[in-house]
Amino acid sequence: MTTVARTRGLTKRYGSFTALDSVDVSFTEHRIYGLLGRNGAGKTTLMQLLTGQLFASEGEIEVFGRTPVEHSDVLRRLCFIAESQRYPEDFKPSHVFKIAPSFFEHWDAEFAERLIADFRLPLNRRIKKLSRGQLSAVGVIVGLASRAPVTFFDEPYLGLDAVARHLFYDRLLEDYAEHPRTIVLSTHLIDEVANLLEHVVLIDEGRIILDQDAEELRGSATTVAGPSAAVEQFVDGREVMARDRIGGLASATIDGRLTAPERAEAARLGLELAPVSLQQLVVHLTGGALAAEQQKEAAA
Ligand SMILES: Nc1ncnc2c1ncn2[C@@H]1O[C@H](COP(=O)(O)OP(=O)(O)OP(=O)(O)O)[C@@H](O)[C@H]1O
Repeated sequence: MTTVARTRGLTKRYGSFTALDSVDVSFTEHRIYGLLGRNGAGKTTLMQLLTGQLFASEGEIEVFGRTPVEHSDVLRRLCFIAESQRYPEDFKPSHVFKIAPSFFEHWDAEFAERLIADFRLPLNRRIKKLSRGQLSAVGVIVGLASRAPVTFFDEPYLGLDAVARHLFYDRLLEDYAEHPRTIVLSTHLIDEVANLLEHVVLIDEGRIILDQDAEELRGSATTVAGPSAAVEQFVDGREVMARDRIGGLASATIDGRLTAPERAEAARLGLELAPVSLQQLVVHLTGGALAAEQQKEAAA
């Protein structure tokens, strides 16, 4: 698989604060990546560095084999949709879609029109008068219709309602199937996008703590659910990553795959087994003391 972007020892400091700490990561063509992590983890910083909007303090960045800040031809193959995109005063969505083809060589105007209708976006209203969700829709449409070989969506759907968010996921998948490209999606709505992701990169306090194929990750832990006493009996002596309890029912997530005899034992105890959710994994890996505390409370 061809690597389209990669970093080596990438570090970004703001004064004495290190926002990204010696990050080695690569993105290959034709994959959908989830860039996950808690608030302030460094996701936006990484995307800004990869798209030439920031200078690194240390380390290397290569996008299509070159340094993005110095090569405008590289930047023309990238699209970065920021959480709160700013537009010139008095701009209307119609202006954005008119100038978009000059930024993106693969811009598909027909696709953009279909999306504008799907999202019911008022084209001739000033952007500053748009609702929060409509403003996000402008970014989502630009990101999809740009068909940029590498597209970064940084929390693109602030304010988008559930219907609009699912429209985004559906259109993204449909279009990606016909026009494969590299998509990097940063989000906190992990469960919503979990099925979309092919690869997960998890950042915590400026460091990459997980960089793994999403399918492998789904099989890496199991959630056991059923009557509390049976769940506790089954997980006794194992490492429990997450626990939940409602009344007499409980669920617990345990590390690793289960063997056939273990599955049979779970069935005998009347327990249900399900693959771990990506959100549970992320909470476990980045939750630190808080998550551990919550686990203890749930087990008590
Ligand atoms: N210009 C700046 N000056 C000082 N600190 C900064 C600056 N920009 C970002 N930071 C800090 O760098 C860290 C990483 O920020 P970043 O925006 O990359 O996080 P994020 O993972 O995108 O978070 P969120 O999920 O909340 O959007 C944060 O602690 C942030 O406060």
